[in-house]
Amino acid sequence: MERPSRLLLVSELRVRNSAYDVSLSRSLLTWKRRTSSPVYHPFRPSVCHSVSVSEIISVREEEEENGCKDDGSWKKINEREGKDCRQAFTVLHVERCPQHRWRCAEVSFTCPEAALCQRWVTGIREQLAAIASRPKQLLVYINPYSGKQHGKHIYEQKVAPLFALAGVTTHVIVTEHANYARDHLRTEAELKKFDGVVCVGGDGMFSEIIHGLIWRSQVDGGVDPNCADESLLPSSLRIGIIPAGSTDCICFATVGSNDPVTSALHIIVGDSQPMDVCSVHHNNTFLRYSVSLLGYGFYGDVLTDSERKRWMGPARYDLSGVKMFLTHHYYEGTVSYLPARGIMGTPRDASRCRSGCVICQHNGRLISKKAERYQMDEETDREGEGEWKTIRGKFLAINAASMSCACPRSPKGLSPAAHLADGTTDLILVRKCSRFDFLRHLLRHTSKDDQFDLNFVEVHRVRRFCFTPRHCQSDSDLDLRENGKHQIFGQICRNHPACGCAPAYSSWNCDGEILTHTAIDVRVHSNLIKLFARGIEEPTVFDDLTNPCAI
Ligand SMILES: Nc1ncnc2c1ncn2[C@@H]1O[C@H](COP(=O)(O)OP(=O)(O)OP(=O)(O)O)[C@@H](O)[C@H]1O
Repeated sequence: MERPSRLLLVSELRVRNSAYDVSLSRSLLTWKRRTSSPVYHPFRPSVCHSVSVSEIISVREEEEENGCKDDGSWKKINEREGKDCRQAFTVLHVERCPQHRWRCAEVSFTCPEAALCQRWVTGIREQLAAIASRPKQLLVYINPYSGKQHGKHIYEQKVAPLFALAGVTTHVIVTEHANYARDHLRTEAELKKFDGVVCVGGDGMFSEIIHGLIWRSQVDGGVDPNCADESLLPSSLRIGIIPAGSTDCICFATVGSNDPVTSALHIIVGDSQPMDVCSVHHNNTFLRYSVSLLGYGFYGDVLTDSERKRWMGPARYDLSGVKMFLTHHYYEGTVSYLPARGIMGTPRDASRCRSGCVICQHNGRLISKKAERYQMDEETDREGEGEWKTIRGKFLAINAASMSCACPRSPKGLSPAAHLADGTTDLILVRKCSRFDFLRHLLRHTSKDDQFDLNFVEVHRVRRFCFTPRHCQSDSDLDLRENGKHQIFGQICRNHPACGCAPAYSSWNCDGEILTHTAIDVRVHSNLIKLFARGIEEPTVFDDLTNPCAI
């Protein structure tokens, strides 16, 4: 909390006809109702309010009709039978609502004279202009076919008016086909003109944006994206997500709600949430980037099956889930992984990744120190990284969760203690077990019980891992054509359960996209991208201490 000496402006102003002591510091705008009686009343409702300057959206002058400006947009203020020629200004600011939602609220202050009103408006605007993290120019991509095809409407009705209020200018592109935004970012987009990229759509659209931006950063920086051992260069542009898809898990995990207005406000105030990205390679050929879930076996099969039922809409995931549970396929293969050493936190502790997460900050620093040492002495770090571990077996599911993967349908997520930016991913291995046991494991994702506390489930926090399916251990170059043959064979068997022949391969579900190879090499790149978000906020008992009126 700042001292009174740091106050920039202090005046007696009126709010809804009551007198308030209003003050502005570099961090807070505070208004406290004047009381006629100095006696303390414990049951009198709170008369002191404050808003963080960083959460002020804009300030607007309000004048009387016969004031100096008459452009029709000025609000008439009728006070004391119109005798007073007072002037007023309105502060638009973030207001917190239940379930992590934000709204734009406003409060109007009436000043005794025009000059004072001007001083306040200028003072607040100067503070807002000094916030360097706020975006001024944004490149916006809208997928008109996301979710219920409301992307354009959501942007125009809910988001664009807020950007206009905050003085954020935009260049809007409505995508014409799949991968339009990715290819535009890779080649054409004049990125230097922008402070960030906004995607209006679902997780698939977000994936397009990160693929375009990360690729562009590597090519501009002379890094070969096909080389699995190269450290990737972070992108300088932050990404904002306006949720408009049928799956908006990334938005939910980084903001705490799937609400376009909340996301727009996080973008306007210039929030920043770093995020790890996994690169997925096959034989030193780049396949895809992943930020949430890489799943082989159960989750791969559910996605493959649901893609054939697209016409059903979101209900296809439930149907395919039930079908794949009953099918109960397991897959043989070898998983090798590099455990994350010396870090804070484990996949089974009670910590949750929240706004300002200390685990992400601690581990992020540790990993960047290691990366610096690696650049100075490659050999030293290779030894320091620790030893690879190898597990062979039959698995119902192999999942790598780079975030909790919580969503409105599964509030706990696949790995509740996974972190957005700690430089690791949680590798979850579900070995072959009975249907009943697998159901117990699945049900624990929605209950209080620990889904990892079962003897056929293990979880490891790792920095890198490789998977090789059994039948391609000697020939790791299983290509798409070959894979396709097995898939077709597998498909015949699935459709004819009587033959009892299980398919040899599943597919990898990479953030909702099916990978073209099963033998993969996955590496976590710590803090590779930044979002216009702040993680999920958790109100604490100490929150009130930031309010000077509470002390
Ligand atoms: N103009 C377009 N026409 C067709 N497809 C597009 C277009 N723009 C983007 N796409 C693709 O649409 C896919 C789905 O988009 P998005 O994730 O925004 O919506 P969604 O409703 O959440 O998707 P899903 O139904 O797959 O969950 C993305 O993979 C993206 O590449």
